[in-house]
Amino acid sequence: MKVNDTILKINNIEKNYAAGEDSEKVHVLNSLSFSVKKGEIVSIVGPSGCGKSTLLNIVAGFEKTDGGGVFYNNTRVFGPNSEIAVVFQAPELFLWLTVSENIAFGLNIKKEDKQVIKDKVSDFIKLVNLEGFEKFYPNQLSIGMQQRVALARALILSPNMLIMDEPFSALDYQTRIMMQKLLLKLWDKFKMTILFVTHDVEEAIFLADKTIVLSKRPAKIIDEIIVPFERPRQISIIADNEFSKLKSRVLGYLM
Ligand SMILES: Nc1ncnc2c1ncn2[C@@H]1O[C@H](COP(=O)(O)OP(=O)(O)OP(=O)(O)O)[C@@H](O)[C@H]1O
Repeated sequence: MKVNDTILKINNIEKNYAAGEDSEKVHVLNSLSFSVKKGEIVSIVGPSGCGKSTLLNIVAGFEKTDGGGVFYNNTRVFGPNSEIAVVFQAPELFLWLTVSENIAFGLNIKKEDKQVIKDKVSDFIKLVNLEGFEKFYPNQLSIGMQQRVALARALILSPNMLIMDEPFSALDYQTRIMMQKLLLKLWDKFKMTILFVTHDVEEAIFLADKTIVLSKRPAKIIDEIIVPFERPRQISIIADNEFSKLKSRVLGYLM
């Protein structure tokens, strides 16, 4: 597959939920279509409850559609795929495992060679700046550090695609900026495709090549914005005039 080839195609997907016994169905996704290129970073914003997490869960293969389809590398998605990793808002680490053991988890399941695992874990600990914390347990770490463990645990398996559902929303402003910079550093190294949901419009634009704006439920796409800034990006671009215009454009839909 060439760089810039389409890796993900969302084709007219529909999703309804039964709100409860005998009650009417809730129409969540309304004929949603878009595509993501290999190595692209795509952000999704939209009003609370419009169906963003539902969309990510469908792409990750955790939920089924009621119409249309999701195609990953031209193959219909019917369930989870080991090439797609998911990072949630809460780091969801294994509380009884240390930082190193959490990061090694997937490689241990795959029964990789012990020395390979040790070396890879050591590399990833360095990449996410957690040297010195190898033997700590999750509850001895800040949420930002836990999220770095979650990122390392996901990326050590070399996924082609990373799906992130509001990954930094529980963090304070400074930590969030630090995590955004870390994510871009990791993307620069691995060039994985990233699809992420955020409520933070600045984050949506700063990180992404393309920002998709969803309407209120049932969600349909109301804008697809190509973010023109070159990479590597510095956080100072948020003061740029062009950046402010894009931010106003997105906020205009959400306010
Ligand atoms: N498993 C489920 N069963 C029934 N309804 C559900 C289920 N999951 C989500 N919903 C409903 O679907 C709608 C969309 O939910 P979803 O979590 O996808 O929205 P969201 O855009 O991610 O919200 P937020 O921005 O607040 O996180 C909501 O009305 C929610 O109540």
